[in-house]
Amino acid sequence: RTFLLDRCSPDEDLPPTGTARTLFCSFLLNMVIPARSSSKAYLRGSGKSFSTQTLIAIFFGSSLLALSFLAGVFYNESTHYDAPLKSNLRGAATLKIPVSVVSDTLIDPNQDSTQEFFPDSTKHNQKKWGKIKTRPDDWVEWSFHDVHSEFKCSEHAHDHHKPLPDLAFWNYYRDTFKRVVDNDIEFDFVPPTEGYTMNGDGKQPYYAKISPGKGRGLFASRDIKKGGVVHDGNASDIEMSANDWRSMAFALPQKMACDFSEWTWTQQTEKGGPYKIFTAFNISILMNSSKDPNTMPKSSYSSKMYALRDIKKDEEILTDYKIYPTKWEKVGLS
Ligand SMILES: C[S@@+](CC[C@H](N)C(=O)[O-])C[C@H]1O[C@@H](n2cnc3c(N)ncnc32)[C@H](O)[C@@H]1O
Repeated sequence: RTFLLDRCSPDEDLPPTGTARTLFCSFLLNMVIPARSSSKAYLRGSGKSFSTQTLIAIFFGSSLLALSFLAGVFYNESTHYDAPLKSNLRGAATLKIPVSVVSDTLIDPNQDSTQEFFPDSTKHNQKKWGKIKTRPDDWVEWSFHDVHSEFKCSEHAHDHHKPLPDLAFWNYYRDTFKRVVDNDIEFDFVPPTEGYTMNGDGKQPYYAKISPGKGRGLFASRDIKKGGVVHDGNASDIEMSANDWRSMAFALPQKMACDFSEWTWTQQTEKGGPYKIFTAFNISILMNSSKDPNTMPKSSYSSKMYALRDIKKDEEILTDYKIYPTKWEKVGLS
C-alpha cells in the first residue's frame, strides 16, 4: 500500500508519469482505496484526477476493443465470403468497431427468426417450413443442384398443397435477404401480395391462387386486352450473385429455400451480355409455364410481360419459361 501511495505523492518523482500517473492514481482513489479517508486525502493531494464515470468508460471501452480484436483473430476467415461481409459491415456500423475484426457470427446465418414473423410456435413453424440447414464449411462451392438435392426440393416441387405466400411470408423472406445479402436493398413500393404492372395502368392485373397440378399460380383479376402490360419484371426483379444465392438458400428454412430455388432463373439482359441470376420478392414469381402461353416479354432480354391475346378475368396467366434459358454454369452455380 505504501508502495502504491508513494507513487501518487506530489513530492515523489516515481513512475508512472503524466497521463498514466493520473489514471493510476484516479484508479486508486476511486476504486481501490475509497473507504480510507486518510488515503483519499493523501491521494487528492497528488494533483489531477479522473472521475469514476470516466474510469468506467475507459474500462468498458478498452474491454470492447480487446474483445472485438479477439473475435477478429478467431473468425478472420469470415472476411473471405462476400455475402456475409456485407452483413458484417452492418454489424460494424452498429457496434462502431473496425470492420476488419468483425466476425460473421455477429449475423448468424443459421439463426431461426421465424417466430418474429409467424405467430405459431417454433416447433409448428419448423413443421410448416422445415428447419434451417446449418451452413457447411464448403458452402461457397455448392451448386444449384447440390442445394436442390440436399434440401429435397423435388419432393417440395411436387407438393401441390403448398400454402399461398401471405404478407408474413413475404416480410420474413425479404427480411432474410436484407439480413444475409443486402441490408440496403429497397424493395418496390407495391405490396408483395398484389399483382401490378408498375406503370399505374389501372387495377391490379392478377392475384395468386392455387393452380391444380401446378402448385400456386397467377390469375387475371380483370379482363386484360391483347398487348396490355401484365407485369413489369424489369422494375421489380432482383439480381444477385452466386454467393448471394447460396447465402439465401442456407439462411431460409428448408421448404422456403426450395421455393427460393424454384423462384430463381438465369437471364441475359442484353445481346451477348453476361447471364445473371434473378428472383422476385412478390407474387409475380408464381407465374407458371405453358407451351401455349398467354403472356410473354417482347424479347428474352426483358421481363416486362405483355398479353399475347385477350385474357379473361380469372383465367390463369401463363408464360413460357423457355424464353429464359437456364445456365447455372454461366453464373457460378454449377
Ligand atoms: C416460378 S415457380 C411458379 C410457382 C409455383 N407453381 C409455386 O407454387 O411456387 C416454377 C415452378 O412451378 C411449377 N410449374 C410451373 N409451370 C408448371 C406447369 N405447367 N405444370 C406443373 N408445374 C408447373 C414447377 O414446379 C416449377 O418449378
